[in-house]
Amino acid sequence: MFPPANSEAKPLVSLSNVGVQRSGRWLVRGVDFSVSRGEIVTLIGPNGSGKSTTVKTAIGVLKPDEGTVERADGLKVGYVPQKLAVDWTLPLTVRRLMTLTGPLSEDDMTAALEAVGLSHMLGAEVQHLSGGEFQRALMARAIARKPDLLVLDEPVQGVDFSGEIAIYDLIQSIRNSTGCGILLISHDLHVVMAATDTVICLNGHVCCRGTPQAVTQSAEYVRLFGSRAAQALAVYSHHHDHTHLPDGRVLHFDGSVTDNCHPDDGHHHGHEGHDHAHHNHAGHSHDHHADDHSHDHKQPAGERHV
Ligand SMILES: Nc1ncnc2c1ncn2[C@@H]1O[C@H](COP(=O)(O)OP(=O)(O)OP(=O)(O)O)[C@@H](O)[C@H]1O
Repeated sequence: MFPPANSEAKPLVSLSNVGVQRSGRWLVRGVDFSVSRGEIVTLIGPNGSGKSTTVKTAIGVLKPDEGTVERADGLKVGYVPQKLAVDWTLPLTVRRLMTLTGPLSEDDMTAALEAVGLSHMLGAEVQHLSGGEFQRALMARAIARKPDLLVLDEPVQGVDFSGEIAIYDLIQSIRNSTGCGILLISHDLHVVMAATDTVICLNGHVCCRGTPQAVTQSAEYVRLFGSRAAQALAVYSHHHDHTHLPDGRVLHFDGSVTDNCHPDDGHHHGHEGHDHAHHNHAGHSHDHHADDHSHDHKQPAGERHV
């Protein structure tokens, strides 16, 4: 088994004060984080908060308009995008999907499909795959070229709860067996993969970051979802001091409204270094909507709120 994330090693990718601007609007700004070999970093945030933009900037698909992105020399990236531009009217087999963007040896293709449990489906039509099988096929495609960094944009979309657990198990086993770094975007604002080392919550900037709180100790959660779910999923509890209004402006805790949301705009009160108590709320319901980003939950110690 690959050792846990090594914070001493040079990161595979490192973002420093990154901002991306389009049509005079900052899509993201002031984004700082890194992913090291063997580390799992999960980005969460409401729709339109800049998760895909951040990931694309991290892997070099987009160039930052501000700040820097450093990637390790010769970094090999395996990327599973949120959407795949495929003409679904044309027949496409799993074999063809695997080689769409470049040649692949038979051995590497077989090994990748075996790793995701799809080796028996080489000749299957992609259109006929279930949501979970399709995500696995995309993952096989990404791991076949043995990446140093695996980037997954919402890998559990269109997958049911037990499929979600199975995919998180798979991601963890890929990390354990290959030692690659993993950067993933979660569609859920609170429940993340338990093996995540760092959760980064984005909302145009890094709102907060921390470790997910393991839910394995919660008898209530285990009763509701089973012990396998508790091993695969964890709750990330957090609190924000501002609300993103539907028109894109930001309502701050002091009642002021600004066009943008940036850590240095003078409206954010820092919580850095506060000793917040852990608060297990597995199984609770949350009122965390895309346009209302506030909670009254306490958060794990060490999270940074800006
Ligand atoms: N090329 C572009 N030009 C202008 N605006 C853009 C462009 N690309 C993305 N955006 C906008 O930037 C914001 C962030 O988009 P992004 O796709 O990064 O968000 P996201 O957090 O991944 O969203 P989702 O959860 O819905 O996938 C959105 O408001 C989007 O409309």
